[in-house]
Amino acid sequence: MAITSAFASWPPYAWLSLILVIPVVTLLHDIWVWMRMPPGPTPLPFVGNKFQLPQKSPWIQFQDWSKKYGPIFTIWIGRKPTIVLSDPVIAQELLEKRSTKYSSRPRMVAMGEILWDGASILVQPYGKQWSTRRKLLHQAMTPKALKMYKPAQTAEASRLCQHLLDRPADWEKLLERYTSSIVFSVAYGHRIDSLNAEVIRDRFKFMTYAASLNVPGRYMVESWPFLKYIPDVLAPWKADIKAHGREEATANMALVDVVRSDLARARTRGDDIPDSLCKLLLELREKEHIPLSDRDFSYIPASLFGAGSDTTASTLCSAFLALVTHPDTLAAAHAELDSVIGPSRSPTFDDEPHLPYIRALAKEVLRWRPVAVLGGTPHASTEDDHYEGYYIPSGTTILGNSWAINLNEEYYPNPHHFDPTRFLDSAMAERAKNLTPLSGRAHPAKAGHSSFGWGRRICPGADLAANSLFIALAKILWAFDVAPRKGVVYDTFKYTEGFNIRPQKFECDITIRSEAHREVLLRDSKEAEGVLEKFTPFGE
Ligand code: HEM
Repeated sequence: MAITSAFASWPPYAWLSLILVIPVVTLLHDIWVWMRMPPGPTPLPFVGNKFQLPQKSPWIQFQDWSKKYGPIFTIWIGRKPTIVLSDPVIAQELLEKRSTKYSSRPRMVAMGEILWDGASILVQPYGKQWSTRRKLLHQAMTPKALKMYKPAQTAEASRLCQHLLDRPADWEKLLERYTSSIVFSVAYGHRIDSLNAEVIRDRFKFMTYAASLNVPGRYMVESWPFLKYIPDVLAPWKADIKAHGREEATANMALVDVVRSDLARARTRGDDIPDSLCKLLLELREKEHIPLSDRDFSYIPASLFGAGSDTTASTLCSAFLALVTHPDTLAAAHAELDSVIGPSRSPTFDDEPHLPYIRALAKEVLRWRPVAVLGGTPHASTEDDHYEGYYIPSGTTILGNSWAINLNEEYYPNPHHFDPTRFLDSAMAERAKNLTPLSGRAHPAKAGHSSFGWGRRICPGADLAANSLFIALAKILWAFDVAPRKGVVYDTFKYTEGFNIRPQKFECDITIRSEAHREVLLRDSKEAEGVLEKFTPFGE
């Protein structure tokens, strides 16, 4: 009471000074931080670089800025600093060597906290909750588990070729069906025969809604997180997000129930169901305590679709664009496949060690047009740090600009030229010996590119994705000519916008290479039916 009356007795000039002091102190604090952080385009007070950020393809502007400000620079989104990395060595030094400090995610209140209530691994902060989920996910991605998925991946790749034979003009949708079916088989032991399957339509609906929440400036709660505690009746926007969250959670739990019933039925019959992440987790849960509610548990297999289907399909779309714009690579791939495999059978995973050019081609696509163009979900730091004399405060968002990193000519001379030979074992070994700047230094990552991210948050599905890419490309290239269509002008920079990118729609000619190849494909697709029989499809 005494304090209130003391304030009330303040003269107007004292009030005015107080109102001015708060923003001035805040601004001085921001300037102090800004001066010590890596350089970058000059921000405006309180709004940061908002007016300099491009509406489209920010990765290209970021690459230009890296040439002006250096391979580590800062941009400000409002009062929040974001560091953008454009060199693989710096990305490795911060995100991998100092991973205890750089493995969190920036707070995404509307999407991560209100919609998903902290259940999704993709945006979860670094800590116990995240590591519990990550360990469970890893159990389904061990080398042994990956081997178990190969027959289904091979069968799906044969089915993809059969579909391309029948409906070549639909190639993009056919690639999407292929990757969706693999992800659903791995997650739940059920295949996808059509993109019109209800589960797929649901997944796309959930993903579109989640992405719509993540538009900068759309929700004040991102700047003022305390607003998430306003009761739902007073905040219809929040009630709406929560209703969508409940719908998604119900759908995720229903998918787990499908596998639970599959298991129960198989036990009564005395047979088995296909191995899947969900089956493995349910069996584990019977043996040991998993500290997750049913709802949180259901988000683990569900996360696979959002993270793994579109990314793999988009990479295959980029491969088609690379093939039609670089015909010499198609010729080189055909030469290898003809000499190692011949026309009387199609390639399998057993042939992988003998198909170095196809393996290299899959890697070069990941480098040439990285689908997760800004490194996927950003990292965030959880401790203050210093790097090369610069200050990086705790809570900084870190973006690995995969576009700038993978197309950095210090590591990849003539970077926009699609050239699989960069990834032949001999070329990689040679580069590792000759560290000559500006003529191809060795990239520090074992894979030779950074398209799967870094450190503790590195993509857990990378090997599964690499297998899906290899077997699809090996079989498609073995069977078909993928050629430019007469009169079409191709632009290798014409890509979609967004979190994950893919080439904008284009047409090309996909034709079977010979009658012998066609016969083999027909035989393969019969065999594939036998393998996929166990993976009953989700219906339309
Ligand atoms: C070509 C295909 C793929 C690409 C390019 C890709 C790329 C990425 C990238 C860049 C990240 C962020 C890494 C980081 O924060 O440093 C990521 C995260 C993730 N990916 Fe993938 N991914 C692909 C396929 C898959 C597949 C097939 C799965 C699952 C089966 C998957 C599951 C995940 C998950 C669960 C995360 C989040 C990990 C975490 O936050 O701890 N991805 N991916």
